[in-house]
Amino acid sequence: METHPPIAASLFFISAATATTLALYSRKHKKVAFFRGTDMLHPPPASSEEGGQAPSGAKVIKYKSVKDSKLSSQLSIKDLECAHIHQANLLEIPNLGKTFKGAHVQNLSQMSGTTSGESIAYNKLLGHQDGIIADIVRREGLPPETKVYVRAGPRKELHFEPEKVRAAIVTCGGLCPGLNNVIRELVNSLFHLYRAQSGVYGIRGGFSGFHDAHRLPIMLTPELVDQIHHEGGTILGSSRGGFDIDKIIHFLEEKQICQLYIIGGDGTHRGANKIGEECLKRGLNIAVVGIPKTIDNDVDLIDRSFGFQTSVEAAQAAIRSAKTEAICNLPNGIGVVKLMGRSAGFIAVHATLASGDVDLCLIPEVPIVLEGERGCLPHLAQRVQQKGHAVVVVAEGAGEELLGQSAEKDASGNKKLPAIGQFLKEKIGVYFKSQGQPSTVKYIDPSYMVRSVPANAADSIYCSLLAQNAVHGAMAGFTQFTVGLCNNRLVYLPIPLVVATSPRVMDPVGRTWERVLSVTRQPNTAIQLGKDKITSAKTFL
Ligand SMILES: Nc1ncnc2c1ncn2[C@@H]1O[C@H](COP(=O)(O)OP(=O)(O)O)[C@@H](O)[C@H]1O
Ligand SMILES: O=P(O)(O)OC[C@H]1O[C@](O)(COP(=O)(O)O)[C@@H](O)[C@@H]1O
Repeated sequence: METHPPIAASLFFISAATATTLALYSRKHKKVAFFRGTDMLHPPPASSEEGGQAPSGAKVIKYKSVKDSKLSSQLSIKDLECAHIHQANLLEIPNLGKTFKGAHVQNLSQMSGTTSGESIAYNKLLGHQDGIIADIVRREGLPPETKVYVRAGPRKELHFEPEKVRAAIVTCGGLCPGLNNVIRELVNSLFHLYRAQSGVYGIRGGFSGFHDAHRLPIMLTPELVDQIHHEGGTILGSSRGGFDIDKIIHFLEEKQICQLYIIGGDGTHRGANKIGEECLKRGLNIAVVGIPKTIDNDVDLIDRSFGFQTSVEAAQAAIRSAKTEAICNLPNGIGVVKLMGRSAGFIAVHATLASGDVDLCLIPEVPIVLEGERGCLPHLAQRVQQKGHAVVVVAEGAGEELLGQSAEKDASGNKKLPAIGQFLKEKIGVYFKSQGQPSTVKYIDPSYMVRSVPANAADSIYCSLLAQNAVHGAMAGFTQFTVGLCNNRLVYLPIPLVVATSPRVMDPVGRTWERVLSVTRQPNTAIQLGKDKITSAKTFL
């Protein structure tokens, strides 16, 4: 594998104080777009007066440098020493070009720039020196080095000859809003951005679709996928279990697939990793690409997984209903909502923070204490006394310390979870009775309703970006990578790195949980955790 020298710190380093000040300045005065968001223009370095080299015929946009602004004299700027980065280590993505003879074709966008359909140059092609700094938080005492992720996007040269590309797409694990958006954009990118013409196989029903004679693949075309993003679920179907490496490789070889797109969560990525390794071991020139999917948001390293925000939004309806039931069912109405989240409480926490109506939030990362000084039941009684009603949100994986671990597993090996929602409902009723108080507890389990809906606008855009960049990466010959937002930029991450620390969990002694406590005013039971558990939970962040 080719190694690059550590990327010069100067390329990436900007004093945090300066960056913040300049960003505030630019937002206020709308003159200089300092940050380069996914939808923002990218100015040249501050020393330059004008935009960089524009493709011929393109309009040259002039940027005004902040340094030249009269206002700069009014800004207080200081060098933040602890933000100096002396070494930036790029996490490289394996490239098939190192092992196999590539096509070395120039990468032109096949989006028609004209009615005659001629190809056009990309506005920006990415190279060896394009990275995104991983560790953007700087404070005293941190090492002066950082990981750098490979920035996602089109490369100058293609490893595969586009018209010969034969691809396959598979969706695995539980449903997630946006699956159809990703499938649609993968197909459109292959057909329209690259004019891949040798067929895109849609594998049906997850990994087992590679070898199930009763579920043959379908051929995906832009026409077929045109409207699918308006529906939840996946047109390909999904499943748990069914991973058989030999049969998968046999399919890939038999159908001469050279790009495999695998959409799924941490379990799926473990499978993708094995497929990628096996392809290399067997000398197969196949790009294996992951696209992280899970409403649980527990795939590590990325800012968020697609579908997560839609699910949090869908959960709001359940919380609102719980509140209405609690308010209207007198006396002492309590609404309990159980949300998904097998090992991480991200959905429950974000739904709680978004709602503002929740009085108690329970997640797997923080132990449930029923009674006593830090008990959730006395807390609920107090809230009911104050407001006349209360709302509880509980993540499905919470309370293992009370209910015990189930030995039962699903086909993928995920443990089945005990019925925490019903358990809580009963305990609340019994507790109020023991206090000589009546109560009406209404239990809502929106369950699959939060994950079977179509993606919202934000997730739809995210899905498109993920899919397009997955295709750009595969076409350039990258393999065994997954694509995601890191620090709000799209990057390619080595799959082994992602699966090493996934599923991630919430930090029980972090600021997000602190925000939950401030909203619900519930007692903090995170302090019940032993020091070891807190430390290990922190390492996931
Ligand atoms: N360690 C693993 N190796 C190979 N395949 C795996 C592994 N873990 C899970 N899988 C497969 O990945 C698919 C999805 O996994 P699952 O855990 O159900 O969902 P998710 O990918 O969303 O976490 C299943 O078909 C399962 O068999
Ligand atoms: O009942 P199912 O389909 O197995 O799914 C339940 C699980 O799926 C999820 O929604 C997502 O899990 P995955 O990301 O592993 O697919 C979990 O929150 C939940 O525990």
